[in-house]
Amino acid sequence: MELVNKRIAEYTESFTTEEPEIVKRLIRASEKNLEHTDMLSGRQTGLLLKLLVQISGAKRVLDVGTFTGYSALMMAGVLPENGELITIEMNSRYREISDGFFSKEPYRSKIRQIMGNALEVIPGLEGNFDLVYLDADKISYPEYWKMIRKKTISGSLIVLDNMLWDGMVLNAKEGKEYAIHKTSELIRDDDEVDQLMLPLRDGVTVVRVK
Ligand SMILES: C[S@@+](CC[C@H](N)C(=O)[O-])C[C@H]1O[C@@H](n2cnc3c(N)ncnc32)[C@H](O)[C@@H]1O
Repeated sequence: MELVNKRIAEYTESFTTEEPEIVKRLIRASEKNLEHTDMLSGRQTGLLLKLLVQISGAKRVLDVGTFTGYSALMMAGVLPENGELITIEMNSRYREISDGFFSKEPYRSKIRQIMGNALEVIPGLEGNFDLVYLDADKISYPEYWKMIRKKTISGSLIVLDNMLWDGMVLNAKEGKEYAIHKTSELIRDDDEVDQLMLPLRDGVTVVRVK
């Protein structure tokens, strides 16, 4: 399903600030080394994340689903000097690419990558997060939502990607689309948060804990 008219999507992207040079290099490295790069969050979601970090003054960020590091670089690039971004990835193939970027300053002192299953890693993380970006396996979104809520406090932001899942959430009965739809319902039924679902790319939901 075409969620946003193609020409409108291109037009809005053309009036969205380009990524910093290092992130453009990461995109090129991903395209050179991988057959598929459609998992990259993309310029508009990337800019949204960057702006949310800046506007909220977030110091501690959790990035669930690193892939090659696009969202991590976009957010870590605007964290304060004492800021920290933890990013979780289970596929070591992507690490070969992300490491080359995460090892450069100022990212080196801000980004901590944890390799492993995020479902097992998140409950063991200490402290709370000012901003969490969820972009890992969709079937587990309801579980992620519950564990992430335990790591957030008043004022925290949670951003979830792919919340429209190519429009399939409209008739969701099973599978990933049902898990995503269920997550939107869980968020809706949580009295302690405000949620805004944006028809941006594949659907982006922004949540703020009251
Ligand atoms: C859509 S991509 C993330 C894109 C990334 N945020 C970006 O901006 O480019 C999803 C990533 O989550 C990883 N992933 C999926 N399930 C996971 C899990 N249970 N634990 C850790 N990583 C997982 C996948 O290997 C994949 O790299």
